[in-house]
Amino acid sequence: MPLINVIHGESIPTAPFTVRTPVLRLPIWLLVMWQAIKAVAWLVVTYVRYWWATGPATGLLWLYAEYGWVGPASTAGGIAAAATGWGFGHRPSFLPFGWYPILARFRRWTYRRRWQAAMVTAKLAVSFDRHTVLPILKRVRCRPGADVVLVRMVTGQIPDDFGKVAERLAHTFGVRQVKAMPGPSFGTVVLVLLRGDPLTKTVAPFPTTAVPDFTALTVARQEDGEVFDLRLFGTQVLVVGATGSGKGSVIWSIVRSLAGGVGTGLVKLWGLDPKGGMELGIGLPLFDRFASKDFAAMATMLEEAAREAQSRAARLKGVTRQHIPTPAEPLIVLIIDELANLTAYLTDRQLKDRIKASLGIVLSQGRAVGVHVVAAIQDPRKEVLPARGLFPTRIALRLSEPGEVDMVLGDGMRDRGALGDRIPQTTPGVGYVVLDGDPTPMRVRFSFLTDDAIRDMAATYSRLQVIDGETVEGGAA
Ligand SMILES: Nc1ncnc2c1ncn2[C@@H]1O[C@H](COP(=O)(O)OP(=O)(O)OP(=O)(O)O)[C@@H](O)[C@H]1O
Repeated sequence: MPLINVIHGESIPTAPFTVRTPVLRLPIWLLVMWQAIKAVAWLVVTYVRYWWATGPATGLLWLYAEYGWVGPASTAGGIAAAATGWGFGHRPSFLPFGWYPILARFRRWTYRRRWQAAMVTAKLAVSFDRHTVLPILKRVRCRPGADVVLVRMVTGQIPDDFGKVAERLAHTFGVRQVKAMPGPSFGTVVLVLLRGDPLTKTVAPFPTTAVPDFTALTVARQEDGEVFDLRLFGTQVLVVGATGSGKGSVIWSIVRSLAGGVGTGLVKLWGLDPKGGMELGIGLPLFDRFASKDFAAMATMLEEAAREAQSRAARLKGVTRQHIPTPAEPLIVLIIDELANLTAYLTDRQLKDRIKASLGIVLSQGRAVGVHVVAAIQDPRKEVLPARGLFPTRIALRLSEPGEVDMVLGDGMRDRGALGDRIPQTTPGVGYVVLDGDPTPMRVRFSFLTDDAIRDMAATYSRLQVIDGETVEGGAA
């Protein structure tokens, strides 16, 4: 008979015990023997299943039988000493090959203990045909600050079902946060249970390179301890965050990663700081052009950038799909602090229209021809920034409302763990980004440059030529 109505998952009994009325009258010795066979079978299965515990235990017992207490004690002491030596001597190999596999066994046992209650209370247990079916905990792996749990979902479930109850699961398992992402095969989901937080401390600035890698600019640290590399080629970057969320640190982290190129003339930074130059003014000598007071000069800069993008696009059409910067035709990066001052709060209608039109051209045509925008804004609503959709790369720092997270990062991102509205005010520079090919957002912290560090950098790589439309005497060529 074909297997029909098969529903994958782990069944749990509907009642704590089941009473059956015996139909046959069996002699007591037969029943005792049957129970004894079952007990032996259970012991064998358990012994094999938990080999990692039963194997060493058997070895120690054998040593005790052969040599008395000295045997197991000296073996255990030797192993402990070797492990300690390994741990202190070569931590990078000890953690993944020595410590994490043992920790994973222990964690699997602790998750298993709470699994049934967690699945039922999170409404991930499914009732079907008078059965209750649970997702199956398949495998646990440990890595720095996180446990990665592979789960076989119940038929009909999708990874987003787990993402929606991630916070509930985090409380149940006693971890800081849970992220859910599709597993390696259909029907599986990977839960990442984050424990420690490597982002509580300020991140020091990363080293600059003479030739920046425009496909991977190191600007932040990820919550899994890795560095976060921002891709600038082929994109435009929007940074959204409430006041004091650290938008300045994102801008300066990006500028620092480009500074080597500024020094060699491979990169030209154009600064637009409509808040009067408070933020970008500290690093003034780094900018090739700069405007902070004159909105007409800002409109002119944007129009020039738009013209440059259009002429490069016309010239490179059919030749290449990615412009490669050279000192003769450098990468132009427009750094704009508080973009809303240009797109929403400007009262001069004519200027506003000029800015909107040229910004639209730069955003849509500049990304493949080396004319990029890195813009910061507090309010991500469409009324404030109609061109939001033209920024393929968006960074969400601390936001005022939960609804803003999906506005910035895309639909469903808050459910997948981007809790931008919950970032504490005490951790400026922390935010969420969406990584290439990863459907779940990553929490990161951008490096922090003090005012002195910015001044030092500016003195080292100085380029300034034009301020608010005026050419500066002695500016770099
Ligand atoms: N990455 C960071 N790491 C540690 N501290 C930071 C970081 N970024 C910012 N800060 C601290 O937070 C304060 C506020 O940051 P910042 O001025 O960059 O925020 P902002 O989002 O630009 O605010 P506003 O919109 O008001 O200009 C800074 O003075 C600094 O002390």
